[in-house]
Amino acid sequence: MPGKSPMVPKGGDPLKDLYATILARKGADPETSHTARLFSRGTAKIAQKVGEEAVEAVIEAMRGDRDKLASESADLLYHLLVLWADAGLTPDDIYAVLATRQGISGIEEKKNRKA
Ligand SMILES: N=c1c2ncn([C@@H]3O[C@H](COP(=O)(O)OP(=O)(O)OP(=O)(O)O)[C@@H](O)[C@H]3O)c2ncn1[C@@H]1O[C@H](COP(=O)(O)O)[C@@H](O)[C@H]1O
Repeated sequence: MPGKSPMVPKGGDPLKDLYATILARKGADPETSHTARLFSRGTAKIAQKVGEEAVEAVIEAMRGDRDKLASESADLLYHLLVLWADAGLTPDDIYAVLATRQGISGIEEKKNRKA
């Protein structure tokens, strides 16, 4: 695509593929990359976008519009990945947290958080 940096090759995990593309945009031209523009605007702006996209997803869920919920969910995941990259977190860091919770009821896990 004219003006676009190439996508990072696919590795089988869509979130990791997108994350790799996002990382590759660090230091890219904010005029041609939305991700580079977000990084240049800083953590507060990235966090704000995550909040906005989450609210938009919730609105579409409450409206019962599945197509728009899917679209807003993709926006939310993209912006969340940018937030992770900005914070130095990787998808593997989050997957590791999820793995520690596997097989544990959410109710049990919440009790342990308070302990
Ligand atoms: N998945 C996405 C993705 N989802 C949403 N968006 C962009 O997020 C923006 C959301 O628009 P908004 O008006 O809400 O936000 P904004 O432009 O920051 O405006 P303000 O909040 O400041 O008003 C749009 O420009 C969307 O295109 C995305 N931009 C990029 N990606 C992925 O990231 C890759 C790299 O993109 P670039 O960094 O642009 O090359 C792309 O190939 C995609 O795979």
